[in-house]
Amino acid sequence: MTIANKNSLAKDKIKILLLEGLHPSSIEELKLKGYSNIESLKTSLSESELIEKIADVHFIGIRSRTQLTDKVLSHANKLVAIGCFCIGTNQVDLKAAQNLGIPVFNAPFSNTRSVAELVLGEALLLLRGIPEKSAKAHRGEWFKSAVGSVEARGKVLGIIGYGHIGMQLGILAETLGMRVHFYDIETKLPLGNARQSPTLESLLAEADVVSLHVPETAQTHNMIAQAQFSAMKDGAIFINASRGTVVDINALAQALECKKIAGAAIDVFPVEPKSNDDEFFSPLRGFDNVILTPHIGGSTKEAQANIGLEVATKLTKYSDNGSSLSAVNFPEVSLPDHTIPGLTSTSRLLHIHHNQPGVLTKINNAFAEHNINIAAQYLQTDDKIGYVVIDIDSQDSEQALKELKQIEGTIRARILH
Ligand SMILES: NC(=O)c1ccc[n+]([C@@H]2O[C@H](COP(=O)([O-])OP(=O)(O)OC[C@H]3O[C@@H](n4cnc5c(N)ncnc54)[C@H](O)[C@@H]3O)[C@@H](O)[C@H]2O)c1
Ligand SMILES: O=C(O)CC[C@@H](O)C(=O)O
Repeated sequence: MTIANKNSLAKDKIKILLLEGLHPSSIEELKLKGYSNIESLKTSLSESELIEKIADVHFIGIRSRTQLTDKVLSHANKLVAIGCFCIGTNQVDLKAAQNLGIPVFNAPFSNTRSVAELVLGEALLLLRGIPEKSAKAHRGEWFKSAVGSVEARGKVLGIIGYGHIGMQLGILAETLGMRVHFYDIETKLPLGNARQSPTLESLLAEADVVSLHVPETAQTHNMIAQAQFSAMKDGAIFINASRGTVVDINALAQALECKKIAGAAIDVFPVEPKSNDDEFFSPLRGFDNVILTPHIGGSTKEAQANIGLEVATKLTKYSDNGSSLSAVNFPEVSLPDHTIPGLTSTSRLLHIHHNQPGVLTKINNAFAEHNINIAAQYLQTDDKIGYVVIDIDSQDSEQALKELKQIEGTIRARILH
């Protein structure tokens, strides 16, 4: 049993819901930090199941399948923070979470290498027509031929989205002698001998292998459709391990049908099955020259173990001392530990408010009026919200919390210890 200040929740009362079969490293880390009230499920949940469960939960951990929509979040009365145990955060309505004062954490590079390795392996296999030859052999056909089979050496790898994964992929591909070109909306420092293409069209026209590594945004929705497939080299290889919504999947099927594209590897789909028990439907089923994988680009033992530890650590840090460093939708504050067991007599209060003028002044005035001494104060804001962390004498914490909750513009206020 964890002892808590009478205004803060004991750790064993803090409910944590983990979905989508997170690696045991996440639970180990949470338990190590004193959190024992953990429910861990192998699958994601439907909207109605989520609405029912989330009402009671203080922290939730998900991967890419769980949709935390505005509607679901509006029922999350006790939710303190969200952990995305992956890179992508598009499955969460980040604005809705921000408006509710709920930070969202992810693991921005724990599975980067795993994705880059998979993509490179697929590029090599596709350049040699291996998926097709293997499929035929499984059916008893002997297809010994060098036609259309080429080395990777000297070929142009066109990377769309030169971020963490795109850069890793570029470095790996250069070790094989590939020439790396990339297209990104930002100007990026090219690693090795990579070269930035001025436009998407110019990249598509020169690449032997096109690989997508952009996030899901309004801008990237169907960014590769019929016109972009037409702009590619005849017989190009196409790989998507980013998000399914980035590619018009029917246009890809057509490009494969008419042999414009010689082969493809697709890991992500516009609609993905909710669990391993559900059937996978796709217009790409049945093409021997297409590698289809069930969104496992980042699913390696190493990546999942690292992600479990990384995101669980971010959640416990936010819960234990208020640090919001690397939150994707929330002002980032990195805080020193303020407790020395048995020695410190300060309490830490967290105040999340709409970013409007005068909030800090009002807090300081209210505390001054009640002779509440501030030992330390940290403030960070973004376009929508402000996040203030205040250390005060523990004896004043109850009064201070009461005052904070009354400040105009408050979204939520809580006390840590
Ligand atoms: N298949 C998997 O299992 C798997 C695993 C990890 C990540 N992902 C996906 O891969 C994506 C990329 O991951 P990352 O870590 O490299 O992200 P990142 O944020 O480091 O890089 C993304 C890059 O894309 C660029 N970009 C954004 N919009 C663009 C546009 N419209 N046109 C061109 N470039 C654009 C950005 O400027 C950035 O350089 C993630 O968002 C995630 O959705 C999939
Ligand atoms: O593990 C997952 O479900 C998602 C993996 C990947 O797409 C990511 O965004 O990191």
